[in-house]
Amino acid sequence: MNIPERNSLRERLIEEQKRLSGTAMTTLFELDPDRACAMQIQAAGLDLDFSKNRIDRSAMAALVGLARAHQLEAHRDALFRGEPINTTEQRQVLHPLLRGAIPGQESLRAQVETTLTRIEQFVHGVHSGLISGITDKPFRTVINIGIGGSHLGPAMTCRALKPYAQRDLDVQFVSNVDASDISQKLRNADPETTLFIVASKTFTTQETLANAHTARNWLIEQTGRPDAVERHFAAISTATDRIAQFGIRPTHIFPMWDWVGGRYSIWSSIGLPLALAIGYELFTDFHRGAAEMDRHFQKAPLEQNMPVILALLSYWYLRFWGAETQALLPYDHYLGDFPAYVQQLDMESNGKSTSLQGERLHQATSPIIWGTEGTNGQHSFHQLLHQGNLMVPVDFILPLRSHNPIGAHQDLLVANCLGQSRALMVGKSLEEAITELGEARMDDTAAKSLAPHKTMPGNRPSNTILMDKLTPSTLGALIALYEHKVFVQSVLHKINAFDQWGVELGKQICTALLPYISNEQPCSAFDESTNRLLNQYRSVRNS
Ligand SMILES: O=P(O)(O)OC[C@H]1O[C@](O)(CO)[C@@H](O)[C@@H]1O
Repeated sequence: MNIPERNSLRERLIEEQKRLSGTAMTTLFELDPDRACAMQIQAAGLDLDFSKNRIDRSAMAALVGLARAHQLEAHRDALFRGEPINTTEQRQVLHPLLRGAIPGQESLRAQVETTLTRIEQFVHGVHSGLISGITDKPFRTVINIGIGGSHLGPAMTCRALKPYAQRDLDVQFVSNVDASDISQKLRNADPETTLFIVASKTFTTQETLANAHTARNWLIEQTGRPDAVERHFAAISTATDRIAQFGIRPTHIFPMWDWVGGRYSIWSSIGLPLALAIGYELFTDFHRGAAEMDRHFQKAPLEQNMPVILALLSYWYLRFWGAETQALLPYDHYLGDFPAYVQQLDMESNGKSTSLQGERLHQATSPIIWGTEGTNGQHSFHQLLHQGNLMVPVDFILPLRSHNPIGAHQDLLVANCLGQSRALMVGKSLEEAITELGEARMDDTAAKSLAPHKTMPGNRPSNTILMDKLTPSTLGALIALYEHKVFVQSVLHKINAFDQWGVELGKQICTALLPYISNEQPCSAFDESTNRLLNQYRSVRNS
């Protein structure tokens, strides 16, 4: 631990921030004509432009120095050596092993290989109709039942890779315990041709079990055959014994391991819906893209390391500029669920307040991640990005080739994306607004009074991540990029990115509340507010 060095780099970064807060980004481009060239990185089919940031070479060097003072390389190497870096749960963190990026670990690797082979056989079986329902009709619908990491990864990737999907297999998702979610899916499902996948690392998650039992009851009721469960259900979990009790046949049970965190589990059996959607061969391409990003993260110098640079910038804005939120704006309809996916990845990993050493931390350790697909956001919250007094750093993600090259749509999409990042950077001055209004023939007084409303401060930072096309491989690389970015941030904040104790208290209180809901007597066990709200529900429920 090099605490004095870290403290002096922090002080230097405070000074760098002060200096840069008075410098326009456009000036930074003038001062450093090479900037656009210098501030770009290519890796694993992705191209990052980070030149539109409130940073210059000197501040970036200090940030990289800070990463070194935090022994980032040693932490990264410990991850790739498979050390038990999830210290609060005494677990290894081996999701890169699932894509072949961790050497050794022979026995775990053998288990992974066996499981992947079983996934491959299952996928081919379903596609060929050899694995079918009780009336021997091939499956046409797959409904994945899971939540959190057992939902967001499969759902996001299936949407992202829709252009590669098998036409005759519709993969759907149920996650919410709200019955409106599952009932809508069941309403349109054909019991003879529907396969349910129950995905739960623990197989104890309340929402998933409630939905799984509802689906099971529906299937038995519709077919009149309790034995239908055996053929119409598959499951994924670390708790294979609990799955067996549910009535699922062993060939339909896929293991996962406690060394894969839920939000890092798309590479494991949790990816089965994706493998069914796009086929096993493309599923391996998806792994290959991620493995390429793993190699880049391991080998590239920190200054040219894509996940490291993204993490340093995110840290820079959170810690030194007070930017508590960061937006993720994919300019691709198929990537519409990517912000929600990264929300869990970043916020469940790094939303912490205790350091690895057990000290109480007082500063924010994860930005709030939000966003939606471009161009929809432009007609909604981009107003705040451009004129609000909050600075929101943005990551734009832009595949250059469309899967649907129709007319001028892609030209428009690309122009919109690049137009937004430039507008955020250059803004519009009062003089420019007045001139513009004058040119639009507005009289001088009216122009002067309207112009302040039309100015934009500019200097709003953004990264742009390009890729040739959204493919299984580039999607894999993109996900691995953000996984490693989150890991680097956790090293800088000195926290464990791989536990999530914060979600437990709400679950415990929910369990404690449940018996009072069906009680005869009004509830007085909790605080006055909770008692009153719960009793309101009791009176509606029992009326
Ligand atoms: O896969 P499981 O065990 O059902 O858990 C689902 C999700 O619940 C969480 O544990 C949070 O409650 C996530 O970390 C996880 O992805």
